[in-house]
Amino acid sequence: SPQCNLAGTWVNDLGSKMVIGTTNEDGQFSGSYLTAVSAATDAAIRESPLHGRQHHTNRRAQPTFGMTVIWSFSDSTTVFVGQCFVDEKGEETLETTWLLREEVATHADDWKANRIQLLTNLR
Ligand SMILES: O=C(CCCC[C@@H]1SC[C@@H]2NC(=O)N[C@@H]21)NCCc1cc([N+](=O)[O-])ccc1O
Repeated sequence: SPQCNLAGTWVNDLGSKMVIGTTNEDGQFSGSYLTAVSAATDAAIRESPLHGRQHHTNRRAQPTFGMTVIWSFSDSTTVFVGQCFVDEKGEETLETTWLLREEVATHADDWKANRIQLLTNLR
């Protein structure tokens, strides 16, 4: 069965673009994320670094993974957890759930620090 490899370029329905390099023998990968959208009203959107880890495709055909994006233009961080799917034509799709936390001024403001989005398709 064709292995589902995270390396390459991915786009999602928001128009964001993610570029991932080769995965090493531990399943670690890195790349960059150019989001098409942001809730940080004042900042100009810039490419942001990402680092993640997947189950290795030499053991799993459709591996799960996790990855972190440290936004370069906003005091916030997004973590994605997802799985890579391959259809009968070899088309690959990443289904992910993400959680975004923005830095807030005080602990009392912690209630508004999280944003969560269930399932978005990154391809
Ligand atoms: O926007 C970001 C970073 C980009 C997140 C893009 C997401 S990641 C999942 C989804 N998929 C995708 O492609 N793009 C989106 N941080 C805003 C934090 C923030 C919010 C407020 N506020 O809400 O008031 C104020 C000041 C702030 O710094």
